[in-house]
Amino acid sequence: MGAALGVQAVSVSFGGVRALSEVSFDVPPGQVCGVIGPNGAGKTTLFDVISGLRRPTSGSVRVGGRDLTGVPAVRRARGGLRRTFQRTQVFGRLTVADNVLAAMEWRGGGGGLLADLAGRPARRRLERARRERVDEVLALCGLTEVRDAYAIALPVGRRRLVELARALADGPALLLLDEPTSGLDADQTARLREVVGALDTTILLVEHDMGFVMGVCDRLVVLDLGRVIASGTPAEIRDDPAVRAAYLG
Ligand SMILES: Nc1ncnc2c1ncn2[C@@H]1O[C@H](COP(=O)(O)OP(=O)(O)OP(=O)(O)O)[C@@H](O)[C@H]1O
Repeated sequence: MGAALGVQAVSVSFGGVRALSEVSFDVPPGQVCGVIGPNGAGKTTLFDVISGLRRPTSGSVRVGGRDLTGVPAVRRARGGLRRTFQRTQVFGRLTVADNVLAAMEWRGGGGGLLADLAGRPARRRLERARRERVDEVLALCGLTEVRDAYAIALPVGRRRLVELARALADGPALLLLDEPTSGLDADQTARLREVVGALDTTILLVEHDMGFVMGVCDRLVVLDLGRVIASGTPAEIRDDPAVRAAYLG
């Protein structure tokens, strides 16, 4: 099986500024890959290109073998791409379980007109399958005990997990996590690290908390001034002289 994510020679220019220069890397299925680099390195720009918010000046992005380079952000979900944001996006007035269920229905997980045409028994089966998937995802994210709580009543760490559960609901090919630990305390960060580490979903994340990055990622890609200056396992990256130089200036 090929890479879950393939970034090939992606460049982005803003006028005279080259935010990304010929950035290439692959993420194999099931791996967690972190993108790190000093301020202004191009991390946000790279995320925007992969999620479709910005079109690269040149280069391509493939998810699950499919070229998504020209596909608008709203349609990338069909290519199996999900993203979470720095500010949590959950429905406060829904329960935790209904938040996850809504994520499936919103993405048209096989219900709607087709299920109506197929008749009510089929619809009930589908409903049951969905409920089972909700329970499975809640268990994966350590949310079973709060499944019936309103999302608004949860502390931010738990809400972050609800957002993660929503993104996982229909088995994404690739999940992008944008600064997943922002706003979390040490305990919440440790819990998120445990949950993310146990998933078998392919994940690309941008994160400033180096402890979290080093603990949860299988591989790291290091950007500096728009270029990949190193990639490898956390241990390799920690000992890389070019990375040390970039961070220490
Ligand atoms: N819309 C824009 N117009 C012009 N220049 C931009 C724009 N967006 C980003 N840049 C420039 O592109 C470069 C990369 O920025 P980017 O935000 O991707 O870096 P980053 O690694 O995410 O930084 P940070 O860690 O500070 O969030 C920077 O030099 C930045 O000033």
